[in-house]
Amino acid sequence: MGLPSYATGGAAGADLRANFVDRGEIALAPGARALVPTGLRLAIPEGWEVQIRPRSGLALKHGITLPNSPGTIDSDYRGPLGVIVMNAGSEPFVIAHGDRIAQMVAAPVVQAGFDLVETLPETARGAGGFGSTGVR
Ligand SMILES: O=c1ccn([C@H]2C[C@H](O)[C@@H](COP(=O)(O)OP(=O)(O)OP(=O)(O)O)O2)c(=O)[nH]1
Repeated sequence: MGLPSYATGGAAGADLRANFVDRGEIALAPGARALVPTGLRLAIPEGWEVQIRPRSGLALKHGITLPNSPGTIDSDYRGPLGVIVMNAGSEPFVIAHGDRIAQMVAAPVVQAGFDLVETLPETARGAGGFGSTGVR
């Protein structure tokens, strides 16, 4: 198999394919994780990042998720992209060379500085979080 192809046109995300032609398959037992190579390296312009996200079909049908989602690819990173996959399903899942396992999107990054202070301006929400507004 040659170079993988990527989604273009109207798609927000470009699909990432497993790329390990010499390694056979990656078998993921339920609950197991693996780093899946893509063979891709990127030169991302400063002020941008690339995010690696799960594919919803794999998540729904097989429980395949990315435990670090969204994976962050820093603009100064020049190594090969890897996808950390996890089998949150109840059946073993096999990844073969060329399979579309994730997707990536580019996003602008606001480079903010953080100041350490003793007090914060008040808001109506305050410290309420983690479901404080209920479900219904
Ligand atoms: O899903 C991912 C996440 C990260 N990376 C690569 C690109 C990224 O720029 C680098 C570092 O990622 P991150 O900052 O999330 O990892 P860390 O654990 O904080 O490591 P480091 O100390 O190298 O920053 O690893 C991937 O290939 N795939």
